Order: sequence, then structure tokens, then C-alpha cells
Amino acid sequence: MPILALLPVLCLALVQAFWPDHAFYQAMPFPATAFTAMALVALIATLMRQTEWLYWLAILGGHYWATQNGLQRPLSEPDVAALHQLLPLTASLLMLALSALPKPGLPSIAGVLVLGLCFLLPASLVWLPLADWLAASGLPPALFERPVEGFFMSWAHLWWFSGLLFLWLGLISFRPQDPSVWGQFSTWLAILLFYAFMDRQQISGWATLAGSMALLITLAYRMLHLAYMDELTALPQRRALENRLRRLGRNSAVTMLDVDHFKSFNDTWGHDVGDQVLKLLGAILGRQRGMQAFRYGGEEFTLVFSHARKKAIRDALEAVRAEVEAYPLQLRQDDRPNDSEDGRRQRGSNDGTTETVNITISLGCALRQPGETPQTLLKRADEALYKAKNAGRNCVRIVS
Ligand SMILES: Nc1nc2c(ncn2[C@@H]2O[C@H](COP(=O)(O)OP(=O)(O)OP(=O)(O)O)[C@@H](O)[C@H]2O)c(=O)[nH]1
Repeated sequence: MPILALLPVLCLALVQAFWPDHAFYQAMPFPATAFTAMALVALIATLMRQTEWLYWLAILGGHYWATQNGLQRPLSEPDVAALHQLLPLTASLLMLALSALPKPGLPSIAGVLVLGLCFLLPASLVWLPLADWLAASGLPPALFERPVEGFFMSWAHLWWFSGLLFLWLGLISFRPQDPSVWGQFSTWLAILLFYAFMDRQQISGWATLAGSMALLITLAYRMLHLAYMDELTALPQRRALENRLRRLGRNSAVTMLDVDHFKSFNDTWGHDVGDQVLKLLGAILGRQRGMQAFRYGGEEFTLVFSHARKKAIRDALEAVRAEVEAYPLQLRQDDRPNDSEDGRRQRGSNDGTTETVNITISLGCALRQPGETPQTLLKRADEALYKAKNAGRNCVRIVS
């Protein structure tokens, strides 16, 4: 669950709100801990070739470094007050831009320049004579007052924070399943937290730690995703199936499913269109209720039922077969790389710029016998699939 990336930051916000003076909270040895956490994230991200995380890490690290080297003074000093407004705002805009725009890869010259900008921007703001600029800007002083005495944000903070939060939520709603966007959002919240509570002891260290943990959780999620999920079909893959088979109950059933004549489909329309078919099949299988779908490998899929009621299984498999058969796959004429005999045979009659093709699948199911191992059950499901192929394809065969 990518949303788990928010956990460290939520915990920190809770501790800040209710137990800011707890002995453990005050005793953490910063900055060594914060830098170690960041180094760990950098190491794992690099080993996993997920180098885009280094940009977020650079923003987080840059802000921590800047606060340690220029903001250890009371908020009542005018230039600190000015930075208190400006640093979270620039961090927010930079992070939103990084989230929404394509980023240069790493290692590359452009990538290193962006990385440098992410790290050095906060420090360069700390070195500028901001208090004078802000005083000369003519902004109404009321903007920098707090809505309620003791509240941690000024009116200006509240305005831009709400606007940017709205943009982040928009970004998340576009990519709710993308773990990276949750990790980035969480890092943004961590940075805002340490500016919001800037006058509290240890807050920048804790927030940097929370931001690093959010990135670590996202990386762990990504690692699990890479290990267990199939990128093309968005279904769990073979390794996840093996885990599931180890937990198979006594009353269960396994179905093997295979696209009919897929080789000639690929030969006619090309592998990329074949990939679209597998993607579509993944979407159809993934939304079925009462069964768990896996990509077994190639154009074969496995469905696991946690019961062995033959009639219910037959109805469910027939429904899947009929849904796939009825799905009109729209293909453009220029999707077709060559015109083979098989292709002519497979295509529909539509002669416009798009053609409608229907694919079919064959399904073989085996109900688990008492004492039967998952491997034998899978083998019998495979044999049932061959029966379905031999029976003319586009059908279901179930063996007890
Ligand atoms: N596009 C695409 N094709 C794949 C993928 N994995 C396997 N294939 C193709 O799937 C085809 C499987 O062909 P066969 O095993 O001969 O079976 P078939 O043509 O579907 O015939 P039947 O199963 O007997 O109906 C091969 O051409 C593989 O190249 C994939 O990920 N993408």
C-alpha cells in the first residue's frame, strides 16, 4: 500500500502535537542519525537503480543542511522570519515541478546539475539578504501574522499551503497507485513540518528522519512490486503464485488459461499489439471476484479459487471466457506490420482505418484432491487446458 509512506510523517505530527517534550524525543543524537538515514536511502536507491529518489533526498538534505547552518536563531529575527516563509515555498514549488515534469536520468550532466540545484537552493536562500528584500517588497504585514496566537502557521503559510496541497492531491488522484508520488508527497509534508515547528528543538532532525523513512518505505514497496508484480499485466506473477500455492487450502481449485493462436496474432499484428492484448487480459482477470489471478508466464495465466464447488467454478470461468470473447479489440490499420495468411484469417470484416479483432482463451481447471500437492494440482490443471485446446479452443474443461 503506497499510502503507508505517510506513516512516519503522521507519527511525527502526532508526537509534535501531543508529546513534544518526551525524553526520548529530545535525546536523539542528531545530525548523525539524520545523515545516516539519508545515506541509507541513497545507497538503496542507487543499488535498485531508482536514482530519481536522489532528487528528493537532495531537497530534504539541502533543507536540513541549510537549517543547521543559518536558521538556529529565534523566529523573531526578521531575516529568519522571511526565510520561514520562503524556504518551504521554494521547496514546495521545486518538488511539484520535479513530480510533474520529466526528470533527467542519472548519472548525466543534466541530472547532476538538477541534483546540485535541489541541494543548494535552500542554502543559497539562507545566504541572501532576505529580510531587506521582504521589507522592500511592500507585502502587507498582516500576511505574516498568525490567525490565532500560538498557531504554528501565518496567514501567508496557510494560503500557499492550501493551494499547493490542492495541487498535490490533484497529482495523487491522477496516479493513486504510483508509490513514488506518495513518497514525494510525504517528503514534502516532512519539510513543511520542520518549517512549521521551526522554533521547536530537534524538529529539523526528526522531520528529516521521517522524510527519509517515507522514502525508504516507498523504496521497499517498489522492491516488493518489482519482485512480485508483472509490469505488463499489473497482475501478481509466478513468484507470488508460488507463495499463494504454499498456503492453498484443502478445498481449492486451480485454473490454467491461455490465449488461443497467440503466435499467429503476434505474427500478424506485432509483439507490441500482442502486449496490449495481454494487458487487457490482465485488466479483465484482475477485476474478477471470487478468484485470484496471476500471470504464470508468457501468454499463460493462473486463477486460484479457495473453494472447490464445481458448478460455481464452471459458471465463473464461462463468464470470464465469454467476457474476453465479446471484448472488441480496436486496432488501427497501421498497427499491422505484415499481412500473413493467419492474419487474414483472424481479422474481422471491418475495412475502415480501424479493425475490430476478438481474441479467445481456453481454460483448464483442476479441483484439489485430498492430500494432493500444489505442484500436482497445477500439472492437472495444465492437462485440463490441453483438453480444452484439443476440444477446439475457446472453451472450459474441468477435471475433478
Ligand atoms: N506479445 C507477446 N507475446 C508473447 C509474450 N509471451 C509469450 N508470447 C508469445 O506467445 C506465443 C505462444 O505461442 P504458442 O505457445 O505456440 O501458442 P499459441 O500460438 O497461442 O497456440 P495455442 O496455445 O495452441 O492456441 C509465442 O509466439 C510467444 O512469442 C509476451 O509477453 N508478449
